[in-house]
Amino acid sequence: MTGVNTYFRDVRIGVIGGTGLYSLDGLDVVETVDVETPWGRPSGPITIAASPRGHRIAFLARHGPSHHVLPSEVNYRANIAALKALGAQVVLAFSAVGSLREEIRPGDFVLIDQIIDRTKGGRADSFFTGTGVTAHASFGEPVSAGLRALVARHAAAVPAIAVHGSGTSVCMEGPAFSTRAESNLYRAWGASVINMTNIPEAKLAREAELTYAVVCMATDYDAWREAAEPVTVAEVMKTMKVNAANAKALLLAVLPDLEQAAYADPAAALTAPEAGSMQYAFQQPPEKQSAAGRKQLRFLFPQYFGAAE
Ligand SMILES: CSC[C@H]1O[C@H](OP(=O)(O)O)[C@H](O)[C@@H]1O
Ligand SMILES: Nc1ncnc2[nH]cnc12
Repeated sequence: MTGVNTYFRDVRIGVIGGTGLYSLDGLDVVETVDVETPWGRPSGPITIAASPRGHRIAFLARHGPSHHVLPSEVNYRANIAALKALGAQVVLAFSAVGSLREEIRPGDFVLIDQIIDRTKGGRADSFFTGTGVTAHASFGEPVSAGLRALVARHAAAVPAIAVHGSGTSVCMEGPAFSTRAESNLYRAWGASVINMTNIPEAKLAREAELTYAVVCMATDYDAWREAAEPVTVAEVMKTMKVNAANAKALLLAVLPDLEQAAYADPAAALTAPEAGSMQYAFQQPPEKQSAAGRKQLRFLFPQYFGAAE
């Protein structure tokens, strides 16, 4: 399928669940949608739920509903394109992370504001690759400060955890976890947490002009602590049982404000920095861009690639 988006539902808020977070609770599911994008299919069907205030929220499990997709093999482009196709303007993602700091305890949440890319170059990380259309998104601030602040305002809704308002994540390739030497290197770089999915998800969200933030949920102390065993999947999943319940509670607390920002006032400050942010990112004049590429990109950006042919 190229070009035309037939999936639009005006669902302005998207939620991406990571390891241990495969569904939303407390909201009525109204529809499940299988989306096909010009970049392929997302990790699974997207569930659309209605909030008690009547607004719609889209939910997608990053690794699929039964966690069958490895972090390196997630079709991040399809995931982001599918949420945008449904109408998403804001995406709040969740990710299980290892802690690189004593003070970030397993069970704590971190609203990261920076990312270090340690993926190995094999992940499709741009919607423009292969389209014959050149564009460069601004990525110095990789997540939305407004969305982080909005989530932070509701931290008290989950008294069992500490919510750290900022931090730097390392996104490693995986799937094996880090060696102790790597873990210590990332600590020396000043990083706070480590995971395997922030890149390219955050990059693609920025290209798609989505207001994006990711709640990093600490599950373990990675491999740097000499006195402890390095992280295992069993440890991650054990902590995620509690983290998932806290994540759902946090989301329910955040939603009224988020819905206000996304639905009641479309020109709100929350989405303003990202909305339209790609308009000056293109190098070629439209007539020099590939017609096939323009058609493909129309699915995501009808406003930039809609009219020329
Ligand atoms: C199963 S532990 C490693 C796995 O957990 C995290 O997933 P996500 O970010 O989707 O919550 C981490 O990034 C790895 O993919
Ligand atoms: N220690 C770790 N390293 C990478 N990804 C993770 N996800 C959860 N814990 C992790």
